[in-house]
Amino acid sequence: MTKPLTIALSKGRILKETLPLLKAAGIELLEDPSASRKLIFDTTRDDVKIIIIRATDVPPYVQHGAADIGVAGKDVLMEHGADGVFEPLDLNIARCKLMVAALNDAPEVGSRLRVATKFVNVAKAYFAEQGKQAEVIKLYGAMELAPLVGLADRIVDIVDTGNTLRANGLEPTELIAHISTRVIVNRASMKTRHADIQAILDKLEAAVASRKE
Ligand SMILES: Nc1ncnc2c1ncn2[C@@H]1O[C@H](COP(=O)(O)OP(=O)(O)OP(=O)(O)O)[C@@H](O)[C@H]1O
Ligand SMILES: O=P(O)(O)OC[C@H]1O[C@H](OP(=O)(O)OP(=O)(O)O)[C@H](O)[C@@H]1O
Repeated sequence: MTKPLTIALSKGRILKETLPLLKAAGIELLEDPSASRKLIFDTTRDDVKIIIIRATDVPPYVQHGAADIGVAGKDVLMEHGADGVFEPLDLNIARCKLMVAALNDAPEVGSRLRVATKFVNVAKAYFAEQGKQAEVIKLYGAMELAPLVGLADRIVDIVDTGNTLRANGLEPTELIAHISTRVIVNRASMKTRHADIQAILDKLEAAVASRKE
């Protein structure tokens, strides 16, 4: 038997919205992942396995071929670079924006901006493109705190409703990118397992389209 196709899913917020789309594409987990400590799951298809990992780990698994297909936010893909993987489908879920934010009515910073974020590569590229000097400080969460305690002049973070910014006396200042969840595919797998992968992509695309109606 050929090796099963492996699909890497991001745990957390995206997972809940991804599972119904996979189900509509004929792939269902045989076990509830929220009630299990397992990392690899069998599915209703003998030839498809699912691994559930941190969002930031999805690009390297797919890039190196440990997973054939992956599901991750565009923010994570932009930050990682995700070189050499295909991005054939937008699942249109977990929609949000990647933005620069500052304290309400924050003054312009003349010289070097201090920017706190977990999206270090995205932030560096963005401010370089704007021709602004920026010192980027890597954080792993609660970016909104940084300007409140004088760690940074700006943050780069995900914004959805804007509630987290407002609750902390911050406001969005610049849009970097619109974000949604994407399907990525390993380049070699796309060639060697094209028919299987394309069939899954087609069904997922149909599931996404029928959600919009
Ligand atoms: N408030 C939000 N509204 C909509 N989508 C969001 C929001 N926050 C994050 N996302 C999207 O969902 C993805 C997963 O978010 P989630 O909060 O589950 O993970 P995380 O906290 O970024 O990752 P980890 O827990 O591994 O550090 C993000 O990469 C982004 O694409
Ligand atoms: O504009 P809002 O609707 O308030 O959403 C934005 C918040 O959502 C995300 O955090 P999340 O809730 O995922 O928590 P986290 O910091 O643990 O990732 C993001 O990092 C923002 O803090």
